[in-house]
Amino acid sequence: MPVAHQSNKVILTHPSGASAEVYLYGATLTSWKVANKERIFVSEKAILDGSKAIRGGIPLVFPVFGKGKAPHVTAALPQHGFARISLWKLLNSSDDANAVTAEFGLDHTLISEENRKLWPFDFSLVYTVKLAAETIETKLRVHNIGEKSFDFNTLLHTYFLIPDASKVKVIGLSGIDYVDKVLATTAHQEGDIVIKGEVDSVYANVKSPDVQIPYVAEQGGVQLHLKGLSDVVVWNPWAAKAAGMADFGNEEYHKMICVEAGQVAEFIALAAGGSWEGSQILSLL
Ligand SMILES: O=P(O)(O)OC[C@H]1O[C@H](O)[C@H](O)[C@@H](O)[C@@H]1O
Repeated sequence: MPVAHQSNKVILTHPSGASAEVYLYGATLTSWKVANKERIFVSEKAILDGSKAIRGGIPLVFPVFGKGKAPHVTAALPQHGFARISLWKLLNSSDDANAVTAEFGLDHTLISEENRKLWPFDFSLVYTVKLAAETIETKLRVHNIGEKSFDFNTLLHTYFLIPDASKVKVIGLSGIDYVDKVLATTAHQEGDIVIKGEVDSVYANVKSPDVQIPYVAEQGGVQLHLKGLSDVVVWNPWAAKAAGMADFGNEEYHKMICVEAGQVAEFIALAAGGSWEGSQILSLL
């Protein structure tokens, strides 16, 4: 079965041996295996029962990045919005000679009463996960099916499983101004990013659609290709922040880096009847 629907998750299997797993809770992709190796980090302490956003994988940030700010309508929403804490539906699945695809849906009728009150817009999200032999594409489509315009941020908050955070590089963001959320300043990126401690940086309007994460000390790495997305967030909580998170193992920060593609620097305004889409394609270096 290229796409197997279990009670709480969907497993995609490609004839090449590649596979992926997506929880209906948050439509959170929690595994992408290619060349017999897991590429996605999920904390050993992640809560997978649908009571909290999954710590790892690709949580979907929508319709606000972080905490919204008053007087914006998103101000009272939970951190990173409600998409990652809502139960999505499997809409359909298919496969052809190249890829195995599953489509997930969330709309205003499926979110909690509380979030519906906080964000009173009629919307429909379609999230497509397309697994090929050596790549995986995750695409979000946002439809405004109501009569009022709405603003949104979104982010494919990808946690990569890596050999050692202090040895990888993040390449492709040189020459871009960024917001350093750790130091609460803005700065200019010169050269490749190396991780030496806590990092939480928002790069707006990236110049190249490709961001590479080579493992440096060993062969290999991963690459993101952005389509219709212009911002990238780089995050590693490092030791102290990790210790403060109940759903993150104390030593796990060494093995992960979040490189997150989306639209977060500015809200996107989607007019009534309008649609928007953005995606990322992950591949190996
Ligand atoms: O703990 P969470 O709500 O999942 O957020 C995890 C992280 O997400 C993004 O990367 C933000 O830039 C960080 O500031 C935040 O800490």
